[in-house]
Amino acid sequence: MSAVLNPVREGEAPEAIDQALADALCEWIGCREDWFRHTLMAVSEALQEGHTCLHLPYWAGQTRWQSDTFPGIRFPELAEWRQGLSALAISPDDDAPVVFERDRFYLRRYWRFETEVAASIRERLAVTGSADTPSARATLERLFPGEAGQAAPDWQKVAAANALFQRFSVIAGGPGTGKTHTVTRLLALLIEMSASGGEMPRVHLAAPTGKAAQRLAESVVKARSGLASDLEPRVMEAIPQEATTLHRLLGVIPNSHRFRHNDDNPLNVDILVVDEISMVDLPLMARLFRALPPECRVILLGDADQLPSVAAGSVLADLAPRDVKAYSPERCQQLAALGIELDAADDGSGGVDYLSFLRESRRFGGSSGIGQLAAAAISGHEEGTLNVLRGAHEDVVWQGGGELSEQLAAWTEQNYRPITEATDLKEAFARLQAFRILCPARVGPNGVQSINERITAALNPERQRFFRGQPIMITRNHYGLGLYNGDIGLIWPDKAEREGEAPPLLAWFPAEEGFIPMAPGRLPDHETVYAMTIHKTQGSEFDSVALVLPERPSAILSRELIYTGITRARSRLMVIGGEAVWRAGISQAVERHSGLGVRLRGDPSEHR
Ligand SMILES: Nc1ncnc2c1ncn2[C@@H]1O[C@H](COP(=O)(O)OP(=O)(O)OP(=O)(O)O)[C@@H](O)[C@H]1O
Repeated sequence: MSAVLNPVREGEAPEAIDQALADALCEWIGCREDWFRHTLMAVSEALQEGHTCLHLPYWAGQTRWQSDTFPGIRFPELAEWRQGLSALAISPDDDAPVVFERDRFYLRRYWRFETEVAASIRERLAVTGSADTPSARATLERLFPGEAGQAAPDWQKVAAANALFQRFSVIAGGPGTGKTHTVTRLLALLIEMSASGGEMPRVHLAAPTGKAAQRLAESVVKARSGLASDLEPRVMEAIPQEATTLHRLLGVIPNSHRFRHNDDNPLNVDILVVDEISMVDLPLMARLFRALPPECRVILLGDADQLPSVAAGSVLADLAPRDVKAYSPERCQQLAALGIELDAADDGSGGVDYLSFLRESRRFGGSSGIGQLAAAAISGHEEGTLNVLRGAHEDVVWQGGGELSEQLAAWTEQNYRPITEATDLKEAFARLQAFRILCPARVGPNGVQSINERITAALNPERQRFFRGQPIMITRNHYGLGLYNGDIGLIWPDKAEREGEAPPLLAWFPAEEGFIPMAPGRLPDHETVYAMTIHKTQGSEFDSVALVLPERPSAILSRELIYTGITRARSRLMVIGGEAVWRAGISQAVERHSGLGVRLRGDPSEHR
């Protein structure tokens, strides 16, 4: 069993706010016993760690918050704890602010998010699609002709065909496995089927961040352009060429968690595709489903091996468990009618028929060091990763730990000074996009802050507040200006010439066409961004990546974090870090406790 990461607060005493919340809830529920107060403190802690609930079997008998200054708190043994909680009026049907259900203890808000998401999915799974078999089969064959010498089956075709049978589907796969290629063809198929019945569906594309939405739109536009000779113009027209962020889709209300679109004011959409689902947390997923009409078809895309969302939940990992690799016998029969012959699950792992995995990366061929390293890292195969790191792969270079100064100086001159020397903004952005330093942590000598300060000092010795070619990242949403946390821009001179004066510096942000300028004084919170945390790069890719690990093993380093960092690199990866730190990271897996998977599929271990 892998370690459950407690990245920030191991060893610290419980937060005063958690204690205050616990006291208030003890009063409300009328149980003032210490063990219950501790349970309430722990559920708050669990939420901060990204779990949606307190999973009793994991916490039972454990001592938490032990430190030099705090004696620690020991939780009851499982049987005793279950008994105590079962005796309180906190079942799903009680009207309490907490819920105890099947060994999971929730704040009711989170229990409601989870049950709502599960109910919305089940509702969509209950409507089995009437895939018009002969014409769907012909269209599938036209859109997925297969390639000469391709090993059967064509998993992209399987995924598209499988998504016809219900109103909710997940297409999961690693980088470059063709998720967007597949979903664009699936959209063509769905639009054609709908159009033949006289209706053109309204289709929307969305992603959790602006960057991810931009990449999704670019990939769909590219995939769509390859279909022109296969599709009627009206079908082509109905495939969107733009994607939006989930927040913009739902309609942000400033200073509120609520959105303009909700169950009272649903979105006008028939098919919704959302990419990069690993980044979507449980509350956002619940709010998304609230805003969708029941007849809307939902297709989720993502890489279930990536880091889970920053906030609570592990929605994609819950929806796409790695051990489910086959369809139920019933689904295999339905697929056979569409010309796809597959072996059904015979080990009880089937039954998640909404889920399709794409298995072959187009980006990383069999000999690619990046592809091999990513696969070994996410499987926790330490020796396998070290073999790749030590092997002679052109695309992967490993440099053990040590002082970073020389390396930073080299990256500055090779990759970052050329941005300041670019002839125009377009070239400057292309250079910025070509290389990025990624770190697990913000602090420490090998963290983002220190690296950014050191590179800035080399490129901006006069310490001007803003300088030509300085990359900046917005760190707080500003809805009025249309700038969002994670948006990246460049400081660059104004195009307008002024007689006798150097043109003023402006902050420029990429837009659909060209770049949008902004006076630097108006920028919301931002920071210089030569290096960034791996968390912040989710949804982005760079030609070349330098992954700088901390000097010592760290609780925040996990195989999912390393995998996410590795797979940001398209063609070249440099790893800087000692063997012990690397091994410690690969050996730790992120595990998030949630009841979503059980609500959808049941959990065999719960019936033991
Ligand atoms: N069946 C195919 N035939 C030809 N090219 C393909 C096929 N599938 C994918 N590709 C190409 O492989 C590349 C990656 O595909 P795509 O962007 O769809 O993958 P993805 O899984 O969405 O990637 P990402 O990890 O960027 O989200 C693209 O250049 C795409 O055109």
